[in-house]
Amino acid sequence: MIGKLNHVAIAVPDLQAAAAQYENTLGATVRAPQDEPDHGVTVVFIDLPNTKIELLYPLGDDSPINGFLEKNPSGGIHHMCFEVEDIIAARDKLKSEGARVLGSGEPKIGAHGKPVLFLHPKDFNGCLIELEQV
Ligand SMILES: C[C@@H](C(=O)O)C(=O)SCCNC(=O)CCNC(=O)[C@H](O)C(C)(C)COP(=O)(O)OP(=O)(O)OC[C@H]1O[C@@H](n2cnc3c(N)ncnc32)[C@H](O)[C@@H]1OP(=O)(O)O
Ligand SMILES: [Co+2]
Repeated sequence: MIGKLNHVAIAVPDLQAAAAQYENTLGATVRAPQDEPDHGVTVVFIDLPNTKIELLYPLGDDSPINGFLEKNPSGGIHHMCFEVEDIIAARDKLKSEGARVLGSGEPKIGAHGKPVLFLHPKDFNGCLIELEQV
């Protein structure tokens, strides 16, 4: 069901510093910051040859990453995003097997303009999973 690794997301305490580090120290191709108000985050995408890194910084008071950054003040790997062909079919299969789909359960439009859903980290070995329909 899951396909390519679309991105690995890292929550960071200083978005500008993290983006500069990937660009200057690690020599990566870093895109401009992008506000995602529907998701409560500002993102910076970094293009790698085989996948992307998504730097995450809270946007607004009720950002879903506030708690994570409180627990991990120097930042940390926040989620992995896998591509799926049919996000509704994927959601229904996962729900029927007992996995918790976060939020309303309806896909939201993600940072690439495509539908996304999140799965509870406690149901996947402590790893928050994002699914993106491609
Ligand atoms: C723009 C878009 C895109 O790419 O297109 C994005 O990625 S938006 C990316 C941001 N959006 C999201 O993350 C949306 C989905 N996330 C959520 O609904 C939430 O963040 C939850 C995953 C439910 C966590 O909620 P909350 O921060 O309130 O924490 P909580 O206290 O309820 O956490 C319950 C337990 O899960 C753990 N926990 C929390 N966040 C975690 C994470 N990212 N990875 C692994 N474990 C995590 C906590 O440490 C705690 O464990 P213990 O009890 O053992 O201490
Ligand atoms: Co993401």
